[in-house]
Amino acid sequence: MKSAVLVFPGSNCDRDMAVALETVTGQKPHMVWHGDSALPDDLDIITIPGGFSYGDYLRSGAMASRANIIGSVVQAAEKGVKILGVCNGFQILTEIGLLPGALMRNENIEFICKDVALSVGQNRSVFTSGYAKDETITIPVAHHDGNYFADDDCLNDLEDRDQIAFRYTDNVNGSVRNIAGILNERGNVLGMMPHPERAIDSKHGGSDGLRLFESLLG
Ligand SMILES: NC(=O)CC[C@H](N)C(=O)O
Repeated sequence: MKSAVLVFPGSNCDRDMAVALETVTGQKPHMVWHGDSALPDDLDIITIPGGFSYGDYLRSGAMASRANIIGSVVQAAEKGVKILGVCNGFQILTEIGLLPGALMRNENIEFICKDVALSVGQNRSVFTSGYAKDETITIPVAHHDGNYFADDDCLNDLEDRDQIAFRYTDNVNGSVRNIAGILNERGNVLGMMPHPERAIDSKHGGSDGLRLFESLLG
């Protein structure tokens, strides 16, 4: 499986993502610099890692969404290539418009860094097939802008189309309807605030993130 990790100034989870991808695929991912305009050919998955791209200036993810490489990412998404955005990657995906809604400042205005329990909203996607629906898993979060918002019409559509991938069992950041991660309508783009790449080995304190990466192998 051919994979890539986008790297922006301020990304800080790109190496963790690379390790997770190599662990499950046996192949090193391509590390793609934000200033490039082309992606490697025939990618199966593009990941947008966590961090503080461009220092989170303007809004988290806003500047990264205008980077050179993004045009190719949008084209790949339209072709059906799998795109996984974690934390800052989720923020970037909403800023690009590949996923609906926005990530606002956490309700308590604090940076939250801890393990959280998630309920698996659906297991019919290429990202979630390794889980059972409604299973509770533990994955760490580390963010100040994780408070997901979308209007009621959008939220009802997300629910009706089974696009809610993960929900917090205890709402840590104020997200509407406890949303921690969503899919696009086609199911090839996932954005999530928790970090599955930080939970792929029991030595990390948990390995519930591993099945997300294994799901990608089909
Ligand atoms: N770990 C991360 O990706 C941090 C995301 C983001 N910049 C925030 O703090 O909200």
